[in-house]
Amino acid sequence: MAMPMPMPPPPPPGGDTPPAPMMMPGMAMPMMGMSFTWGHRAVVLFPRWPGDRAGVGMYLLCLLLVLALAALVEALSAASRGLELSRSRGRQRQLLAAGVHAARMGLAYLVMLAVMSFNAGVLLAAVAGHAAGFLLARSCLLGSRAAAPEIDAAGAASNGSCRARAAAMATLLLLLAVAAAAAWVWWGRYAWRARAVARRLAAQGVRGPRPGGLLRGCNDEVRRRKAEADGVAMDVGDHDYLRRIVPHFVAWKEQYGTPFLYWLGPQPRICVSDYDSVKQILSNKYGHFVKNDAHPAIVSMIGKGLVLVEGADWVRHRRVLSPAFAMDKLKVMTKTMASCAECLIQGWEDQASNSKSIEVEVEFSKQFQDLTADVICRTAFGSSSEKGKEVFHAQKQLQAIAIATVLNVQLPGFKYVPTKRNRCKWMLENKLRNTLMQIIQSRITSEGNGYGDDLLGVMLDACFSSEQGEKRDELILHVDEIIDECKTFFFAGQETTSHLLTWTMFLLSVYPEWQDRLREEVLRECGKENPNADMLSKLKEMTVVLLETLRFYPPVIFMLRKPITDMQVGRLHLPRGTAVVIPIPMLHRDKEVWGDDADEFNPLRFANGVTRAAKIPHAHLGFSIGPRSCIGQNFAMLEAKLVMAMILQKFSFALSPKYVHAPADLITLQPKFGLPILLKSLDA
Ligand code: HEM
Repeated sequence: MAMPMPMPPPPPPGGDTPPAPMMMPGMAMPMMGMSFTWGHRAVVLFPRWPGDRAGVGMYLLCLLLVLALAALVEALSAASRGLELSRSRGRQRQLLAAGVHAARMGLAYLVMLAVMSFNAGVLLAAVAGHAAGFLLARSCLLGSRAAAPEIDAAGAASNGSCRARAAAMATLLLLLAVAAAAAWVWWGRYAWRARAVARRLAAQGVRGPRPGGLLRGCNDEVRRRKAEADGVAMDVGDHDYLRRIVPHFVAWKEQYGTPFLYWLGPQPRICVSDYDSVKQILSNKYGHFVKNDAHPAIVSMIGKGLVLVEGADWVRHRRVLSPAFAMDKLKVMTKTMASCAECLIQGWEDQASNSKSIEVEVEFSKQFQDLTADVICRTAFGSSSEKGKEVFHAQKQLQAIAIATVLNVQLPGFKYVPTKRNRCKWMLENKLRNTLMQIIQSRITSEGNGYGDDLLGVMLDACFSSEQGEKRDELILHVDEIIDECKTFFFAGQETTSHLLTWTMFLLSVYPEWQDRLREEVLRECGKENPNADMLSKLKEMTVVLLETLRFYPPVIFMLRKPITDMQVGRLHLPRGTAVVIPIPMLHRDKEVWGDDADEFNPLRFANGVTRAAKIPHAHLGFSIGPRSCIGQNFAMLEAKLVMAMILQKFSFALSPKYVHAPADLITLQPKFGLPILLKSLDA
């Protein structure tokens, strides 16, 4: 059992929580109060910035900005004074003076608006900025005037503007120095804490590769090993792909045992691959283990929706969204899923009838991505597939950015630097947001009672019914949260299910005897008509094949958590904040749990149910376990069963000779070079 160390446990999800702040739909933050408060949850100058979702780092950046603005007000004030003192009264000089004065007033108003966030830290930053600016700029300028009142007119003019420039320069330098010092202190504290964590773990006998430096960590080794293994073809019958997708993990486990400690830049991570610890971590109901801070590129791609929110927010989101995944709702969706699959299958049939050969080659990986995109679009968002395609296109490009940067060390504030990649990311984020807004807008303006009972309808109801006071606080969602949830569900609902389908097609091609068994079952239970939910529930062999596929090729490769307080996990005292990595494919091949045939494809191990397939009941982690397990698992299984059944009714299939077996870690587990399949119509 997970034992909290020194701190009392936080309230369980759904338990007693502090009273909810006053909220309005469309606002991501509580309404502004009229008395000063402490803490980093403030909204300053810009909507949702730094907001209740950003960390302390962003808040510090915000304070630095306020400090800089206040100091600049003083610098401009000094410059203005310098211009006043100048005896020259040319038109240009007057215009310049007016411009400087306008800029000073603009900045002064900005500082005032920032202080109106009623955050005490912001007030202090503003006062400190004014003081620093005054000290360097104003006092320097006025001091020199007082000391030399006798200087002549021309001298005063040039001296005044010269002093003003010097004062502005000095203020800028001061600000740079403050920024550098803040970054240094922040980074140093971070690194110091990380090393202290590593020392505590080392004292408990946890070993691992040496850290390679703050900015590099062991990235170089990870990158080198991955680059060597990446895309290397394997034998089609060889399913032991761990050395290809996580070569570093396999090597470190062999060298240091489990758990082992490794570094991602300044962050120590502990890789846990024994089931007892994993169960303790994932089943914890009291919120002691939260998701590790996601990489900014991943947040842009999937949004801060249900997958990433924590605490009371997670409880609220999960409560609002769960009804959309009730079995009776899913059953109704089967028809829509079938019509999406029909379009695709019709395309293959046309291709087959136009082809001279009895077989046609189809690249399934891409086709399944389009299909699952269409399904989630139509079932969850009731939206046109055109709009859905735009969303997926933007998410795919963001995914490419995430793949390229996910191993990079995150420097604080770097995501705000306008590099080429960041600008591209911002552009895609905007596009994604605009398209989602259009989808939401068209639902709001569509005629009919209510907003519908699909996922989008449920979310809009939770947003707008609250305006009329019909909702309790724990059932309210805000517009920004709906947009984030749309991103999450567009991605989660499409990417993973398409890989499940792809790997199932692959395995049924490699094991034709299982393909025949499933076809027999489908024809027996459903005949040749489109299966409905009741028919699908009778496909037992199909279920075991899908479960074994998820065990063999789990689309989600890693889960990351961190304890919010010191925790005892197994024999380990995990210090607060240590990132814990759970590698699903490695656990799914554990011979002590799954038996000696863990590396073999054997769907019959699930014949007596998923909890009896291994020596322990919670061994299958494809959809995770515990309170944060997949909300869409029934949706995914229903869709996968339906699509596979419809394909098996019409076609037999085999791997194309062009297929190259190279499972790859591209955020999710995918066949790196796609899945070309030879399809043969059963009626031919
Ligand atoms: C074969 C398909 C799928 C697989 C293998 C899968 C796997 C997973 C896993 C392993 C998690 C836990 C992640 C973690 O804790 O870090 C998860 C969570 C989640 N999945 Fe899925 N998923 C699939 C399909 C879907 C679908 C179709 C949807 C939505 C339509 C969905 C939505 C979600 C959401 C929202 C969460 C977060 C739940 C929470 O934290 O409360 N997934 N999924």
